[in-house]
Amino acid sequence: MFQVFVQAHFDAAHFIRNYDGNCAKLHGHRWNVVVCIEGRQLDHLGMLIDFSEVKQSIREKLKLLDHSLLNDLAAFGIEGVNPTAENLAQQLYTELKKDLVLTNKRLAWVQVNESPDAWAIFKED
Ligand SMILES: Nc1nc2c(c(=O)[nH]1)N=C([C@H](O)[C@H](O)COP(=O)(O)OP(=O)(O)OP(=O)(O)O)CN2
Ligand SMILES: [Zn+2]
Repeated sequence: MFQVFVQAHFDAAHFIRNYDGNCAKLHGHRWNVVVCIEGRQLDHLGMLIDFSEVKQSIREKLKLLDHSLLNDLAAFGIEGVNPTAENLAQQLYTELKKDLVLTNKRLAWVQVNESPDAWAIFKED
């Protein structure tokens, strides 16, 4: 089994609605995103998936988030769906899965770090 990892980052502000503490106030993070793709079969070049294909897809998705107020985005405008690391990881997983050509491989998980010390991972059951 092979696993390929690609990471990228974006800067964005957010606040956590109904949070009892400082995170309810507007603040920003340099968010780091790691994507893991796994599979058993390499192509004729010896690649599971070309890093550049994954990078391009992540960059396209993160461009929509970069320097934004995440709470303003449609995905997080709904009451009860806060722009947490968990919800961002799930949202990016869903978007990347639509985009990537995943023949003979699967999107294993997406990790979103709020800081080097704290992160969430979304993967399917
Ligand atoms: N499970 C989650 N918990 C928290 C999230 C989250 O997305 N998922 N988010 C926050 C806040 O956004 C906050 O900005 C981060 O909090 P924290 O890691 O505590 O960061 P601090 O810099 O405030 O804490 P230090 O003590 O200075 O490390 C909260 N929780
Ligand atoms: Zn925060």
